Amino acid sequence: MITFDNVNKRYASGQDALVRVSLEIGRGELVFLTGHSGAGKSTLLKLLTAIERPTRGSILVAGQNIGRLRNGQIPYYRRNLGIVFQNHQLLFDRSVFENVALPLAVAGCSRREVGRRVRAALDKVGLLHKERHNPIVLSGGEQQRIGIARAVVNKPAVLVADEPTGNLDPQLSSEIMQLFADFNAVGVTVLVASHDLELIARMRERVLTLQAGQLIYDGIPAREAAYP
Ligand SMILES: Nc1ncnc2c1ncn2[C@@H]1O[C@H](COP(=O)(O)OP(=O)(O)OP(=O)(O)O)[C@@H](O)[C@H]1O
Repeated sequence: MITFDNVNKRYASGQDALVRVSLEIGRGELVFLTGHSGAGKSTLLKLLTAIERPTRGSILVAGQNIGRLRNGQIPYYRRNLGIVFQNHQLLFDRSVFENVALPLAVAGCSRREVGRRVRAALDKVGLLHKERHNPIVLSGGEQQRIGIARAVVNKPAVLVADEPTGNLDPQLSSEIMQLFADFNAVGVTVLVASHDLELIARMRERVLTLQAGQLIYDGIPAREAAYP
Protein backbone atom coordinates (compact mmCIF):
# COMPACT_ATOMS: atom_id res chain seq x y z
CA MET A 1 0.00 0.00 0.00
CA ILE A 2 2.74 2.47 1.04
CA THR A 3 6.36 2.11 -0.07
CA PHE A 4 9.24 4.48 0.68
CA ASP A 5 12.29 3.55 -1.36
CA ASN A 6 15.53 5.24 -0.32
CA VAL A 7 13.80 8.51 0.43
CA ASN A 8 15.81 11.60 1.28
CA LYS A 9 14.36 14.95 2.23
CA ARG A 10 16.59 18.00 2.41
CA TYR A 11 14.84 21.29 3.12
CA ALA A 12 15.92 24.48 1.36
CA SER A 13 17.70 25.41 4.60
CA GLY A 14 20.09 22.49 3.96
CA GLN A 15 18.60 20.45 6.83
CA ASP A 16 18.51 16.72 6.05
CA ALA A 17 15.20 15.72 7.64
CA LEU A 18 15.07 12.18 6.20
CA VAL A 19 18.05 10.10 5.13
CA ARG A 20 17.70 6.96 2.97
CA VAL A 21 14.39 5.90 4.46
CA SER A 22 12.95 2.68 3.06
CA LEU A 23 9.83 1.06 4.43
CA GLU A 24 6.70 -0.79 3.44
CA ILE A 25 3.27 -0.62 5.00
CA GLY A 26 0.77 -3.19 3.80
CA ARG A 27 -2.92 -2.59 3.17
CA GLY A 28 -4.84 -2.81 6.44
CA GLU A 29 -1.83 -2.36 8.75
CA LEU A 30 -1.72 -0.15 11.85
CA VAL A 31 1.72 1.37 12.35
CA PHE A 32 3.13 3.86 14.85
CA LEU A 33 5.89 6.27 13.93
CA THR A 34 8.06 7.56 16.73
CA GLY A 35 11.38 9.27 17.44
CA HIS A 36 12.81 12.28 19.23
CA SER A 37 11.76 15.84 18.48
CA GLY A 38 13.20 16.76 15.09
CA ALA A 39 13.75 13.09 14.10
CA GLY A 40 11.69 13.55 10.94
CA LYS A 41 8.24 12.20 11.84
CA SER A 42 6.27 15.18 10.54
CA THR A 43 8.45 15.32 7.46
CA LEU A 44 7.67 11.68 6.65
CA LEU A 45 3.93 12.39 6.99
CA LYS A 46 4.24 15.55 4.88
CA LEU A 47 5.85 13.51 2.10
CA LEU A 48 3.12 10.89 2.35
CA THR A 49 0.39 13.55 2.17
CA ALA A 50 2.18 15.37 -0.67
CA ILE A 51 2.60 18.56 1.35
CA GLU A 52 6.34 18.24 0.67
CA ARG A 53 8.18 16.37 -2.08
CA PRO A 54 11.15 14.02 -1.59
CA THR A 55 14.58 15.26 -2.62
CA ARG A 56 15.58 11.75 -3.68
CA GLY A 57 13.96 8.32 -3.75
CA SER A 58 10.39 7.32 -4.48
CA ILE A 59 7.15 7.10 -2.52
CA LEU A 60 4.45 4.81 -3.86
CA VAL A 61 0.91 4.79 -2.47
CA ALA A 62 -1.45 2.26 -4.04
CA GLY A 63 0.90 2.14 -7.01
CA GLN A 64 1.00 5.92 -7.53
CA ASN A 65 4.35 7.75 -7.37
CA ILE A 66 3.54 10.57 -4.95
CA GLY A 67 6.70 12.59 -5.51
CA ARG A 68 5.84 12.86 -9.21
CA LEU A 69 2.24 14.04 -8.85
CA ARG A 70 1.50 17.25 -10.70
CA ASN A 71 0.10 20.01 -8.48
CA GLY A 72 -3.34 19.60 -10.06
CA GLN A 73 -3.40 15.89 -9.18
CA ILE A 74 -2.66 16.38 -5.46
CA PRO A 75 -6.24 17.20 -4.32
CA TYR A 76 -7.48 14.00 -6.01
CA TYR A 77 -4.74 11.97 -4.37
CA ARG A 78 -5.62 13.43 -0.93
CA ARG A 79 -9.22 12.30 -1.24
CA ASN A 80 -8.03 8.79 -0.45
CA LEU A 81 -6.29 10.00 2.68
CA GLY A 82 -7.76 10.96 6.04
CA ILE A 83 -5.46 13.40 7.80
CA VAL A 84 -5.63 14.15 11.55
CA PHE A 85 -3.57 16.97 13.02
CA GLN A 86 -2.59 17.66 16.62
CA ASN A 87 -4.34 21.01 16.59
CA HIS A 88 -7.37 19.48 14.79
CA GLN A 89 -7.93 22.75 12.81
CA LEU A 90 -11.69 22.93 13.37
CA LEU A 91 -13.64 25.99 12.28
CA PHE A 92 -15.22 27.65 15.30
CA ASP A 93 -17.76 29.60 13.25
CA ARG A 94 -19.39 26.35 12.06
CA SER A 95 -21.24 23.57 13.84
CA VAL A 96 -19.79 20.13 14.52
CA PHE A 97 -21.91 18.76 11.65
CA GLU A 98 -20.60 21.40 9.21
CA ASN A 99 -17.00 20.80 10.24
CA VAL A 100 -17.26 17.08 9.60
CA ALA A 101 -19.09 17.70 6.30
CA LEU A 102 -16.33 19.92 4.87
CA PRO A 103 -14.46 17.24 2.88
CA LEU A 104 -17.77 16.09 1.36
CA ALA A 105 -18.59 19.58 0.05
CA VAL A 106 -15.35 19.41 -1.92
CA ALA A 107 -16.23 15.92 -3.18
CA GLY A 108 -19.64 17.13 -4.42
CA CYS A 109 -22.02 14.79 -2.51
CA SER A 110 -25.80 15.23 -2.42
CA ARG A 111 -27.29 16.73 0.79
CA ARG A 112 -28.84 13.44 1.75
CA GLU A 113 -25.58 11.60 1.27
CA VAL A 114 -23.74 14.27 3.28
CA GLY A 115 -26.18 13.85 6.19
CA ARG A 116 -25.87 10.09 6.12
CA ARG A 117 -22.08 10.06 5.99
CA VAL A 118 -21.54 12.81 8.57
CA ARG A 119 -23.81 11.06 11.06
CA ALA A 120 -22.10 7.73 10.44
CA ALA A 121 -18.69 9.35 11.09
CA LEU A 122 -19.93 11.14 14.24
CA ASP A 123 -21.47 7.91 15.46
CA LYS A 124 -18.14 6.09 15.06
CA VAL A 125 -16.39 8.63 17.31
CA GLY A 126 -19.28 8.61 19.80
CA LEU A 127 -20.38 12.22 19.27
CA LEU A 128 -23.57 11.94 17.24
CA HIS A 129 -25.46 13.80 19.97
CA LYS A 130 -23.18 16.85 19.57
CA GLU A 131 -23.80 17.48 15.87
CA ARG A 132 -25.50 20.86 16.41
CA HIS A 133 -22.94 22.17 18.89
CA ASN A 134 -20.24 24.65 18.09
CA PRO A 135 -16.91 22.83 18.53
CA ILE A 136 -15.64 25.62 20.79
CA VAL A 137 -17.86 24.35 23.62
CA LEU A 138 -16.44 20.82 23.40
CA SER A 139 -13.54 19.46 25.43
CA GLY A 140 -10.09 18.95 23.88
CA GLY A 141 -10.70 15.21 23.57
CA GLU A 142 -14.08 15.76 21.91
CA GLN A 143 -12.59 18.29 19.51
CA GLN A 144 -9.95 15.76 18.53
CA ARG A 145 -12.70 13.18 17.91
CA ILE A 146 -14.43 15.66 15.62
CA GLY A 147 -11.14 16.06 13.76
CA ILE A 148 -11.02 12.28 13.36
CA ALA A 149 -14.65 12.11 12.19
CA ARG A 150 -13.81 14.72 9.56
CA ALA A 151 -10.76 12.70 8.47
CA VAL A 152 -12.78 9.50 7.98
CA VAL A 153 -16.00 10.97 6.54
CA ASN A 154 -14.73 10.35 3.00
CA LYS A 155 -14.04 6.70 3.89
CA PRO A 156 -10.34 7.00 3.09
CA ALA A 157 -8.24 3.89 2.48
CA VAL A 158 -5.41 5.44 4.49
CA LEU A 159 -5.63 7.37 7.76
CA VAL A 160 -2.62 9.46 8.79
CA ALA A 161 -2.29 11.25 12.13
CA ASP A 162 0.44 13.60 13.37
CA GLU A 163 0.64 13.65 17.20
CA PRO A 164 -3.14 13.24 17.56
CA THR A 165 -2.92 13.01 21.36
CA GLY A 166 -0.42 15.81 21.86
CA ASN A 167 -2.58 17.95 24.13
CA LEU A 168 -4.61 15.23 25.84
CA ASP A 169 -4.32 13.54 29.21
CA PRO A 170 -3.36 9.82 29.35
CA GLN A 171 -6.93 8.51 29.61
CA LEU A 172 -8.19 10.54 26.64
CA SER A 173 -5.04 9.75 24.66
CA SER A 174 -5.65 6.07 25.17
CA GLU A 175 -9.26 6.43 23.95
CA ILE A 176 -8.13 8.28 20.83
CA MET A 177 -5.55 5.58 20.04
CA GLN A 178 -8.28 2.96 20.49
CA LEU A 179 -10.35 4.81 17.88
CA PHE A 180 -7.51 4.45 15.38
CA ALA A 181 -7.35 0.75 16.22
CA ASP A 182 -11.12 0.50 15.62
CA PHE A 183 -10.81 2.06 12.14
CA ASN A 184 -7.92 -0.26 11.44
CA ALA A 185 -10.05 -3.24 12.48
CA VAL A 186 -12.45 -2.47 9.64
CA GLY A 187 -9.67 -2.42 7.05
CA VAL A 188 -8.28 1.12 7.04
CA THR A 189 -4.49 1.43 6.78
CA VAL A 190 -3.41 3.66 9.68
CA LEU A 191 -0.14 5.50 10.35
CA VAL A 192 0.10 7.47 13.60
CA ALA A 193 3.09 9.63 14.55
CA SER A 194 3.48 10.02 18.29
CA HIS A 195 6.23 10.59 20.82
CA ASP A 196 4.10 9.02 23.58
CA LEU A 197 6.21 5.92 24.06
CA GLU A 198 4.22 4.48 26.95
CA LEU A 199 1.01 4.69 25.01
CA ILE A 200 2.54 3.16 21.88
CA ALA A 201 4.08 0.33 23.91
CA ARG A 202 0.67 -0.55 25.32
CA MET A 203 -0.83 -0.85 21.83
CA ARG A 204 1.54 -3.74 20.93
CA GLU A 205 1.56 -2.87 17.25
CA ARG A 206 4.28 -2.33 14.66
CA VAL A 207 6.55 0.63 15.43
CA LEU A 208 8.86 2.60 13.13
CA THR A 209 11.48 4.65 14.94
CA LEU A 210 13.31 7.58 13.36
CA GLN A 211 16.51 9.03 14.73
CA ALA A 212 18.06 12.08 13.09
CA GLY A 213 16.18 11.30 9.88
CA GLN A 214 17.16 7.62 9.70
CA LEU A 215 14.88 4.67 10.26
CA ILE A 216 16.59 2.80 13.08
CA TYR A 217 13.87 0.35 14.10
CA ASP A 218 10.97 -1.39 12.40
CA GLY A 219 9.13 -4.09 14.30
CA ILE A 220 6.78 -5.03 17.10
CA PRO A 221 8.79 -4.20 20.20
CA ALA A 222 9.06 -6.92 22.79
CA ARG A 223 10.49 -4.61 25.41
CA GLU A 224 12.37 -1.33 25.08
CA ALA A 225 14.11 -2.12 21.80
CA ALA A 226 12.22 0.45 19.75
CA TYR A 227 12.82 3.23 22.22
CA PRO A 228 16.46 4.16 22.54
N1 LIG B 1 10.03 23.53 6.49
C1 LIG B 1 11.22 23.23 7.03
N2 LIG B 1 12.35 23.90 6.63
C2 LIG B 1 13.55 23.59 7.16
N3 LIG B 1 13.76 22.63 8.06
C3 LIG B 1 12.71 21.94 8.48
C4 LIG B 1 11.38 22.20 8.00
N4 LIG B 1 10.52 21.34 8.61
C5 LIG B 1 11.27 20.60 9.44
N5 LIG B 1 12.56 20.94 9.36
C6 LIG B 1 13.70 20.33 10.08
O1 LIG B 1 13.76 18.95 9.72
C7 LIG B 1 14.03 18.14 10.84
C8 LIG B 1 12.89 17.14 11.05
O2 LIG B 1 11.73 17.85 11.47
P1 LIG B 1 10.30 17.17 11.69
O3 LIG B 1 9.34 18.25 11.98
O4 LIG B 1 10.04 16.26 10.56
O5 LIG B 1 10.60 16.30 13.00
P2 LIG B 1 9.59 15.62 14.04
O6 LIG B 1 10.19 14.29 14.34
O7 LIG B 1 8.23 15.67 13.49
O8 LIG B 1 9.73 16.58 15.29
P3 LIG B 1 8.62 16.98 16.40
O9 LIG B 1 8.36 15.74 17.20
O10 LIG B 1 9.33 18.05 17.19
O11 LIG B 1 7.45 17.51 15.66
C9 LIG B 1 14.25 19.08 12.02
O12 LIG B 1 15.64 19.34 12.13
C10 LIG B 1 13.51 20.34 11.59
O13 LIG B 1 14.08 21.48 12.18
